[in-house]
Amino acid sequence: MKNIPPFLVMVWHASPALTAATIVLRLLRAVLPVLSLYIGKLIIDEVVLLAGYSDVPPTLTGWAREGLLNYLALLVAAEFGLAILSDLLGRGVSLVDSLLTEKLTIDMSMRLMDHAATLDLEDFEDADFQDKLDRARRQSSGRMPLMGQLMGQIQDLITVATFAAGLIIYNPWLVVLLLVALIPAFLGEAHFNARSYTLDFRRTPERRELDYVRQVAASAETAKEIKIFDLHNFLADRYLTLSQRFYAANRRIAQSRALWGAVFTAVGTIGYYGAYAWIIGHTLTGMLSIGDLTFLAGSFRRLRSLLEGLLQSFSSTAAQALYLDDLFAFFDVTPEITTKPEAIPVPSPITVGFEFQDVGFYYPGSNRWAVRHLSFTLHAGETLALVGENGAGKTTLVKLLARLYDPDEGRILLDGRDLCDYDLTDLRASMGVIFQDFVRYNLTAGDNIAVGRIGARDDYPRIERAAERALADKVIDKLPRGYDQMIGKRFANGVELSGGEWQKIAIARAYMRDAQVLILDEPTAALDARSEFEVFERFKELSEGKTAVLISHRFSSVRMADRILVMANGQIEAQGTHHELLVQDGRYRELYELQAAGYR
Ligand SMILES: Nc1ncnc2c1ncn2[C@@H]1O[C@H](COP(=O)(O)OP(=O)(O)OP(=O)(O)O)[C@@H](O)[C@H]1O
Repeated sequence: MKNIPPFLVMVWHASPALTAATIVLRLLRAVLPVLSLYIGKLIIDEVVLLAGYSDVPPTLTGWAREGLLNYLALLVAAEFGLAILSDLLGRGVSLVDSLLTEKLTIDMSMRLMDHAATLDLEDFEDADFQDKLDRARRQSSGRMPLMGQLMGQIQDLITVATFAAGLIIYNPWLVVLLLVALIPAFLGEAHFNARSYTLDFRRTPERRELDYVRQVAASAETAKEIKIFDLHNFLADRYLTLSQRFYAANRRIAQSRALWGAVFTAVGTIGYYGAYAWIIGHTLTGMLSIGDLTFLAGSFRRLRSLLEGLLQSFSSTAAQALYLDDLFAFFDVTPEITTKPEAIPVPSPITVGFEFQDVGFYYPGSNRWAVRHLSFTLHAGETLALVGENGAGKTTLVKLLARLYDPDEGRILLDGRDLCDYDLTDLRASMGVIFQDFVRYNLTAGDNIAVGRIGARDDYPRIERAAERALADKVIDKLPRGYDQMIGKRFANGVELSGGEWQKIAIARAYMRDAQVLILDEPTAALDARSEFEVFERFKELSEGKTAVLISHRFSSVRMADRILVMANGQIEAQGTHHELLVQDGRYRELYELQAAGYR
């Protein structure tokens, strides 16, 4: 329950005006039921009184003429007015609530995205964090009924108070009887909600797996392989096994909830009919009027259903509040890679370059150093190539350079200052990195390039220039709508590109970015030999004066670099120009010869 106040603050933050409106409307609505029931009692008493009169005119017109119906007419008009008002208020509440819920969903999703953007890459790669993120994401869209529920509870509590006040006036024990009958049901509900939550919480990793299997089994990206490898049955079986375990556990809880629910409801019903018997008895002995009978019986019925509803919604609120823990736990995750308060801007131009001083890094949860004892300088203005076998640590080095991770050992200097001393946003802005697993955005071709410098999204000449430099202009020329063509298959009218065509678009992002430091981490693997050669030749030309790093397994491209670092097992094994390395007769030469032999 400790999460309810911060949640209400979130609701208020989403829209103060709508929150205030829903509270006022609900307050008004809360007092209507008792008023309406009490007027009903007055009407019955008045009718009974009038029906008992003797010596009255034979027609209703006569009654009216003598003014006998004035009070009754007033009461009926009041009842009618209340009915209309209640309906109007109800509709107002629904309208305001639905708008507020929407606002809240938007607000929470925005916060979620904003917060996620501040977090470290390391966080996203951590399975626990992914579970947390998954649960938080569910909260931001799935917990919205909580808002209406909480407001509804406040309204119902006021209504209950008004009815209870009415009952107490007649006999305080009636209220006590009612509460005693309902409390076991409440405790039961709370217990089962806690059990469901614990189960859900423990099952998050499995549920993620379940969602993953379902997605893999039926998505555009995987359809090809599923067919070729005939994986459907394998995936379906896996889904079934996992979901059956869920089903069995949920069934157990649902069954005991149903059983205990029936027992507690029976207890409640006994309490209710006990009170009803008391009311009927007192009416028969003349201590209560017929109007009182209807008022009390009505109050009792309403109170019972209100309290039952309230208790249930309390326990479901408590359960939802438990789930809110996940949302707040997500917001509590703080990034480690941040900008220091006294951070300085990145020098422009960079004059010395980057210096790795005995840098070591291991991925969280891994017991192996991904890179270690890395010491080298990336000089300003030079083009450096990284080569090495799979898993040698090339991408890790680049990620450290872009401060996607901080080293666990040693340090990286930029123009003599630790990378951590620089403003993070500025540092990232001065770099353009295209990774091998670059994102294929389901956006237009133009936007797919513009993401390299999204602030210049409307600068068409810049986008076109970038496309041309990356050889992506020819790809775009073939698209029916050119730069405005939606690419990717997710949305209607989307056109899918080949792997190499996508890569050309991705490389164009690097030119779009036009940063001081350009890094291509093997986004060229799918390019045909000629294209890759041309891409790198241009890259070399266009990165003249810039600091550039390129990773490739093709030696024809690598040899263009000013200097080559050969990496093996997370360390630098050798460095030099293409010719120097060939002479050294080491791994570089071995790999080079292997590749060259393949072409002979
Ligand atoms: N996100 C990660 N979490 C844990 N370990 C990782 C992660 N990324 C890479 N590694 C490990 O770190 C080591 C270095 O990986 P890295 O991606 O830097 O290699 P690479 O030289 O770029 O390889 P490739 O040529 O295949 O792209 C590998 O052993 C890999 O298993």
